[in-house]
Amino acid sequence: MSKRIDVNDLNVYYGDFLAVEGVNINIDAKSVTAFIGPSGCGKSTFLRTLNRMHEVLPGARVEGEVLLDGEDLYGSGVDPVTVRSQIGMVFQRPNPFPTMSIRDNVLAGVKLNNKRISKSDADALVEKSLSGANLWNEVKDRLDKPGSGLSGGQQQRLCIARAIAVSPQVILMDEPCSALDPISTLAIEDLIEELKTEYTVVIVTHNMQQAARVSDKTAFFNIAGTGKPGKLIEYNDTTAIFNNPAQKATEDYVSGRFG
Ligand SMILES: Nc1ncnc2c1ncn2[C@@H]1O[C@H](COP(=O)(O)OP(=O)(O)OP(=O)(O)O)[C@@H](O)[C@H]1O
Repeated sequence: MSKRIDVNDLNVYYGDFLAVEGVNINIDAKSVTAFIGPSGCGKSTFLRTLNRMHEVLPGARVEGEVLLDGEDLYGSGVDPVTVRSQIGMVFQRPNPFPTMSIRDNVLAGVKLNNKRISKSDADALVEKSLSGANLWNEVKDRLDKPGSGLSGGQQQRLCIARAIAVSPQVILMDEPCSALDPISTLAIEDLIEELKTEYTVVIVTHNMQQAARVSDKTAFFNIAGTGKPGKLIEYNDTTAIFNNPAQKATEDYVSGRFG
């Protein structure tokens, strides 16, 4: 099941430094939303607050609300580990567990959540997750080989399989193609298109063609200068952001005049 995200008045701090200020955004279920903007404007920082991943850094904290279908992820008594199982994340560099087999990589998140699972259920889940990540046909004959033996693009799809194996509601992707060649990038983009039929997908990308190709909505973030907080400047349908932006800064950025 896929859920929506509503963010209200979110500020993100690293210690005393206000990195992102005053974000309000409503992200639809079963859609792809792209975050774009120049380096340092806080895209990754903001993305990580959507599943409380920033909390692994000491001193990183938020003010404001992030609601998953109306439930505040920062409410008292909410366990960040549970949040991260509902809202998965795929990183810039593919990070499969290198010595673990392909099969065990897919099951790693499920085991982390202390779920007991029979061999036949595990086999079915491995096939379903790898198929969902468009990787099954390439690896089905070598499931017991280490994940590190795959190509970069295959490793990234393995990470996506690992993320979807825990049945998340949302998948966050932080520049998932930046370490990949163009063919592998297209494979991931095709996969994102398929994933949105079941999940809410949010992707940070520096590649504007990619944002235009894969996303339904685009959020443009910007920063007024070094040491200033990043802000959400404009959020709209992707076609509007690229063809008819309301803000001059958005237009300058998407037309390549800065950033
Ligand atoms: N761990 C950290 N500790 C302190 N400040 C940080 C940390 N991570 C990021 N920042 C700062 O927060 C601001 C936003 O950084 P962030 O990485 O989120 O931007 P970004 O838009 O994702 O950039 P890029 O496109 O280059 O990846 C920057 O000023 C950055 O220096």
